[in-house]
Amino acid sequence: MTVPISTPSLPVISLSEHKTLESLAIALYSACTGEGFLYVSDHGIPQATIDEAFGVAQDYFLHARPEDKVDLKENTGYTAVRQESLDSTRPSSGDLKECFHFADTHWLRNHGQKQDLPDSLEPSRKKIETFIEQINGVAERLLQGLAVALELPPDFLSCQHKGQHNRLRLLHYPPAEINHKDLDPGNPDIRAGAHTDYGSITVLFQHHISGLQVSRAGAWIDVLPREGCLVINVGDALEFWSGGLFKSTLHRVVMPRHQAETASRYSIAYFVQPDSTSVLEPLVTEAIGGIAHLQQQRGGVGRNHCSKGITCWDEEDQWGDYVQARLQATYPKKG
Ligand SMILES: O=C(O)CCC(=O)C(=O)O
Ligand SMILES: [Fe+2]
Repeated sequence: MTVPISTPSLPVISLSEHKTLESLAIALYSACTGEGFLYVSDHGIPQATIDEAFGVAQDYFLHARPEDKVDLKENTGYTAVRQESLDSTRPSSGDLKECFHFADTHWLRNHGQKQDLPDSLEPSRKKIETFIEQINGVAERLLQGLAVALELPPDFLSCQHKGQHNRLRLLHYPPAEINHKDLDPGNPDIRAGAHTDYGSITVLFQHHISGLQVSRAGAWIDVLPREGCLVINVGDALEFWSGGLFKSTLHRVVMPRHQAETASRYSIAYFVQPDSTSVLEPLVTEAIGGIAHLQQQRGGVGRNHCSKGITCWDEEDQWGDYVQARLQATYPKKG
């Protein structure tokens, strides 16, 4: 069943309504301990900037020549259709999507670096930089609110997110028929396989076309594009830091179910990810509910992460190791 556009399937938090971090923290606490997915309205990113970014994506994916589709190092550059399988727990012919990844321009500038771009994207460098700057502003406020929600100093999380691993991902899901013929009938095709995100939070911009779903109590719930809203979701790092209190929830993008979904689908995700050396140890104090209690309830945080398609990792592991393991699991077709 599709939830009508007027009924949000997730909590909606208006950033301008929450004048203090404490008030924002209360709202975020409720959303992140519940679904781990929420809409954010009144975020302050101008619609014109968002439209420009979608314009860049559409232009690139429509006109890119082979030399514009360069797969660069450190998870930047181009990923081809079927190259990535986000659901690493089952055999797959690869997701029916293509992507282009930008590193965080702010971090690069601070380190005297510049991302090499294919010729077709070079003229859009400034637009993308402006967009990333705007998203970083929203992310910073959310990380502060989340830190306060975990009874940590407000800048505790933002200090560990200097942008080294932040990535802006332009996504294009090519057109497909409602009665799409799977490449391998044993493994039905999917636009994006069920997965959790690896980092702390993801800021997602959906264009007009639906298909994103979030797992809720064994069912899949549509997360429809909502005018003026971003979608925010918790990733594995934040789930881990919060001792399992905040949920990094499975989500996926399904194949077209009706005529409107058969067109190209565009979305833009910004992955806010910890710096390489951030140690992923649970930080939640007893006051918030007690990690020991949560670990008991959920069979241990470590075991929880094993179910996400990676081998067990220690509580002392650094973020850099974790993200490498996840990328290796989801890019089987990378040379
Ligand atoms: O395209 C979307 O709506 C979601 C994409 C996503 O979940 C991802 O790239 O991690
Ligand atoms: Fe995702």
